[in-house]
Amino acid sequence: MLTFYNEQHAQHRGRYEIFRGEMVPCFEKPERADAVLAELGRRGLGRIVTPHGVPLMSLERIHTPRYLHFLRNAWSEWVALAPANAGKDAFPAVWPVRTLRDDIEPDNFCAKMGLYSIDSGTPLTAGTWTAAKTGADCAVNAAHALRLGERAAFVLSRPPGHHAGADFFGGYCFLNNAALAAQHMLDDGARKVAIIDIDYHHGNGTQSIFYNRDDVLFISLHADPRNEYPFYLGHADERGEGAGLGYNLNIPLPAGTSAKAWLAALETACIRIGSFAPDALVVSLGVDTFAGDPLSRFTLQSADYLKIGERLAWLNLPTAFIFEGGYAVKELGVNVVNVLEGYETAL
Ligand SMILES: NCCCCCC(=O)NO
Ligand SMILES: [Zn+2]
Repeated sequence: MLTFYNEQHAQHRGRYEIFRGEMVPCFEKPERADAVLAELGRRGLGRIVTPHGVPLMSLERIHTPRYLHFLRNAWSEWVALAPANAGKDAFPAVWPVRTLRDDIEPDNFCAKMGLYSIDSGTPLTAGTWTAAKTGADCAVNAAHALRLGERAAFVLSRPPGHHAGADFFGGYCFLNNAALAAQHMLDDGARKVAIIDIDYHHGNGTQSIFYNRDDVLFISLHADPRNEYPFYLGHADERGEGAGLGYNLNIPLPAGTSAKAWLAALETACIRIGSFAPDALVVSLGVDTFAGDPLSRFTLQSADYLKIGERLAWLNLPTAFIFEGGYAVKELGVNVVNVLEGYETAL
């Protein structure tokens, strides 16, 4: 399996995040990708390549030009406010919720961040744009490799992407790598693409991007949003709208979900993917479903990730795996590479 990786991911290193009302060290940190890279090396799963840079136009297939302009300039705007800001991470302060307007961009930078974000837990840093952009490079290059005949590719990128929408960041995500990969495959001639999001958290960004479309089937297995992030999307009654009605499937699961129950939900998802008959599959590969994950409350064990990879292989589709969540750093490499190895050895 071909892996796309760029060491520039380490440019995104938040100092702290606001978690349950407290400032805590960031869970989403460079050591996560380092751990997966090390395990890939130990397991010898295939070549690890650095992608070519893709033009901004590729990102504009998913993200709005106004949002990309904001992201690219955010750090310099933040530092221009006060030299001391260079030593702090930037966080949004005000959001345009109900009764407020979102058609006029405020001059105040922290208010403006609120226009382009959904939470206060995602620090924006000096290297965030660089890291996110090189992650998007990995995703688009991987999609292209599948179109050139690769059976499977792994995008080892951070920050993750599935909470990022067309014009907002949050949940540690800035650019939606899974959506970028799927859109590139469609632009490159695929007729239909399925995205399955197996991260513990609902992929609200990915859902919102394709919600009105029938060329992308989005399926997510995740913790019930009534008590887990992102809280405000991910319910079972969200089935798509307009042309997209019937092409969105959410499978919310309760705290404490066992591997057996989780794998049964995966089976439901795979059957739906089979009936959609896509030309390719994108997997938002989060492994925060692990029993030892500090943010989550499912109970999968490391060996279960081999079964996930195996089941996805049986779909017999060109597949791009996109690294998303997973914060138990000690076991992270094994859990991620178990999915990839399970996939590789299945057929
Ligand atoms: N700041 C609260 C948790 C954000 C979700 C992170 C994640 O793993 N999403 O998949
Ligand atoms: Zn997650």
